[in-house]
Amino acid sequence: MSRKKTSKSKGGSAPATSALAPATSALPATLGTARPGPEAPPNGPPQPGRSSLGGGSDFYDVAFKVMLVGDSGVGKTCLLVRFKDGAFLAGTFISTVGIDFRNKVLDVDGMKVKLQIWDTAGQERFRSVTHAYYRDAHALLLLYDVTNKASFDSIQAWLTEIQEYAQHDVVLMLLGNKVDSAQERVVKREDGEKLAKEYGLPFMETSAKMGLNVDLAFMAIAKELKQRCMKAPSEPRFQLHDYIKREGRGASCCKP
Ligand SMILES: Nc1nc2c(ncn2[C@@H]2O[C@H](COP(=O)(O)OP(=O)(O)OP(=O)(O)O)[C@@H](O)[C@H]2O)c(=O)[nH]1
Ligand SMILES: [Mg+2]
Repeated sequence: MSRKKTSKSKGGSAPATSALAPATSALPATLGTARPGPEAPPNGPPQPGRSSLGGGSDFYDVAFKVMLVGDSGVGKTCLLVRFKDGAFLAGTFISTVGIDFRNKVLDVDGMKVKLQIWDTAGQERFRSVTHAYYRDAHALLLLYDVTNKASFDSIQAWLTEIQEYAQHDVVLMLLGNKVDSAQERVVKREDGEKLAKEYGLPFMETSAKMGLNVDLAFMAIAKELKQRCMKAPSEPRFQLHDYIKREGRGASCCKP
């Protein structure tokens, strides 16, 4: 995980070094090897199967790219570490430098779906690095911090950037993170719901610290992407909004 130690503030002077090969090496959705591949998934035709993306040895049927975006400090890296390792990065805030990615394979209704999750740096100065990765993303998780009004106010600007750089059919989900910090909350749930409704986005509040709704967010994305690229005609359409409304848990579950 390429991360530069910075002080609590958003400062930090590391050069924009991307820890990984440039975006051109990012692959469109990739099919696994063991089972007949589906028709072309969103954002480009499937590539001949490979045992894994990014060098891992996991077996998968289909793979997608998911990107985490949002202001610096909202919890993108922590959300990813919670999802990948089931742990919370407590202690000093270490801002992401450039971009990084982790892989995880999910079992979605018997299908192995690999998510290659790109963790972007929220700091303004890395924005040009982030821009290069949008076009390969099949899904974006757009985060704000419920204890930081500015991060919520930035969402409109993020949506404009997504409109400009990401695929038109990218799956987009809005997440209000750090909902465990009830005392410091300054953005009401209703505010998040209202904004999400305005843009027709699925919305949840999460806590990377407590693990609230984190797995659910990634599973919902995986189900949506899988069904877009391999839904059998007879299969009922997966309803992403309904799914997270039904399965999502409220902040009250965060009470220690
Ligand atoms: N209470 C609480 N703190 C959190 C949560 N998620 C992240 N944090 C804290 O918020 C700070 C920033 O988290 P990161 O995940 O590094 O933020 P980021 O969005 O990756 O920031 P950049 O890499 O600079 O874009 C860290 O000190 C984390 O410990 C959460 O769910 N609850
Ligand atoms: Mg980070």
